[in-house]
Amino acid sequence: MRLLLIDNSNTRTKFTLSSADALGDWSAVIPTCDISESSLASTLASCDWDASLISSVVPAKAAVLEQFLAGKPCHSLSHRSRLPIGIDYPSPQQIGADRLANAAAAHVMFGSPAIVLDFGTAVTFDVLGLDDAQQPVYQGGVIAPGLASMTEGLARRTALLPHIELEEPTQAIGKSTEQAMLAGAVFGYRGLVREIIQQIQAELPGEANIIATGGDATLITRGLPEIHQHCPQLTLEGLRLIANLNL
Ligand SMILES: Nc1ncnc2c1ncn2[C@@H]1O[C@H](COP(=O)(O)OP(=O)(O)O)[C@@H](O)[C@H]1O
Ligand SMILES: CC(C)(COP(=O)(O)O)[C@@H](O)C(=O)NCCC(=O)O
Ligand SMILES: [K+]
Repeated sequence: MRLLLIDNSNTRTKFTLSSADALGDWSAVIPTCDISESSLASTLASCDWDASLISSVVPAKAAVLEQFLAGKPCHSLSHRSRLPIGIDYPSPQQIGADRLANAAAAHVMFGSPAIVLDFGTAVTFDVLGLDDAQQPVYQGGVIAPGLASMTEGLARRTALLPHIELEEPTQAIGKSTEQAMLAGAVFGYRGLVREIIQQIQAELPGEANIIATGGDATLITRGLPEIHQHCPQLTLEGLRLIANLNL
């Protein structure tokens, strides 16, 4: 079966064609704010698929995607989908679909217990534990501002602080406004991540696999040896695994 997998998150919407066994070579990205019937038609003009799976955390864009894909079987990922993991969470309908996809992929690809970090518009930390029968269970996690959300928010709320390009700082003691902001963003962010991992580990029995994904993962994980795996395609791999259970 030819699958079209879509990760509709707040900054970027990622598309890939996939078989049941492996992600394909074709992929595309549309800035989520630009998702429309016409941008979908032009991006997908050369694609053919038998069924699609959407993971969306942007309801207005999910509606555009579902309408565009309605001509063929299309599954929208939610807590009601069949998953390779259990869920131990009071209101599972609250959990972002991308978080479920990440957790599913982390368990199948790396094993539980696991902590999944997705460095996107927000940074999410999603925790997979094991139940009494040693089965994987989604436990919940942490949501914090994404790196760009933090720095853009700072630029927007101040008169004299500019938008900065995110890259590795050359030093902690900045010798300019930009250097000072970059050190604050990148070193500060690694500290945020390190502290949250430690707090989660204190509550999570056993040694957890710590896996990172998301647009800012390369920059942030460079200074975090605590993170065991960097898997840029984690969310899409999770969508492939979940498509096999629901389409
Ligand atoms: N090619 C790129 N286009 C846009 N953002 C990028 C790109 N490469 C890295 N980034 C960084 O990744 C962030 C978006 O990460 P992503 O995981 O796509 O977010 P989301 O999943 O929330 O849409 C941006 O805020 C930016 O800091
Ligand atoms: C936390 C998120 C914004 C992360 O999405 P992203 O940064 O990838 O766009 C998204 O998973 C979401 O909207 N979740 C719903 C609320 C929740 O998970 O509790
Ligand atoms: K994401």
